[in-house]
Amino acid sequence: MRLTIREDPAAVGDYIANYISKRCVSLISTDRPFSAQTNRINEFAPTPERPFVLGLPTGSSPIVTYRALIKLVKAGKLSFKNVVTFNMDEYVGIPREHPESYHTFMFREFFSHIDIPPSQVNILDGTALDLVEECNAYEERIKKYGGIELFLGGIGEDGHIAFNEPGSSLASRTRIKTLAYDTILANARFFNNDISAVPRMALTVGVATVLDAREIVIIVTGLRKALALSKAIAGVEEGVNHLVCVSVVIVYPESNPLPYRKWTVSALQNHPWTLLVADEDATSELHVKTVKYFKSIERVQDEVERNQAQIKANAILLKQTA
Ligand SMILES: N[C@@H]1[C@@H](O)[C@H](O)[C@@H](COP(=O)(O)O)O[C@@H]1O
Repeated sequence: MRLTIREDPAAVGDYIANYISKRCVSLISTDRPFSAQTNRINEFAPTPERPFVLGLPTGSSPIVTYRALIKLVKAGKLSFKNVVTFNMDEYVGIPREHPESYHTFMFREFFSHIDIPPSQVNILDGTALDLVEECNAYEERIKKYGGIELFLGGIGEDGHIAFNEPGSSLASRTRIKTLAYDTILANARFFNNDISAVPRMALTVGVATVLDAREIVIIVTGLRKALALSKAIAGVEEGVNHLVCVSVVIVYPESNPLPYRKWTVSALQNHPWTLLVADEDATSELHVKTVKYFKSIERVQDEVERNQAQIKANAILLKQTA
């Protein structure tokens, strides 16, 4: 698991947009950069028959990333024509047209501003007559495309990914989920702070659906995500704390059950290629030595890439003068 730290949410958004863009652009480029990581990316050549499959989140955290991606598309540096997207989740019971449905959110914040054909956008339908069938069909559709190449995600304050609340099965697949009361409280801000207006159920990809992606990139910004981030990378100190068997004390509704929580996000430690991109505020609960460790890794990685670029430039020069 890697952690990249940037100054603020805008810098996090720019970093992730460039990261994804590098992937998509390099996929259609004939140039093959030298670094192992970019080579891996380059080998994927998206076509209408073999599109790049991208998982996407909602929430306030990804908005800056979406804006940065839109800028790249408008500048002609990125195209979504050969990209197929799968959204993480959707509320149950509110129509697509509802201003706070994730369907509306995605078109308002992202899809309407880029060149993706709407037929390549997949979002769960929380009003489907048969919700179980809707979830099963979603999993099948993902499989049909050969799985998700890169899953971009956010996390909740309680460490949930998509709507996989604390205690969700690590083997879970797309399914109907009852929301934790904390999530209902957190999301009330999108419903004029009217807690009663927040849906109680959602359809969500499972933890295993996310872990199946070839690569996972998670946005973690703001002080309110600091505890969740510390639990996400607690493997450095504690291991996957999702598996710790403690009894969850539910003190309904407002008291704080934090010490008893299980942290779904820590399941990402089991994935071979996860990148967390956090802003400085979100690192507030980390040990100083942990922050220093991840920053040093990034410095070394930059150095390696600079050296590789130099080797490549030298090789080209040599070829030209030969
Ligand atoms: N289902 C979504 C999650 O996918 C998202 O990660 C979370 C965080 O939202 P925000 O980024 O607004 O903090 O909100 C919702 O609960």
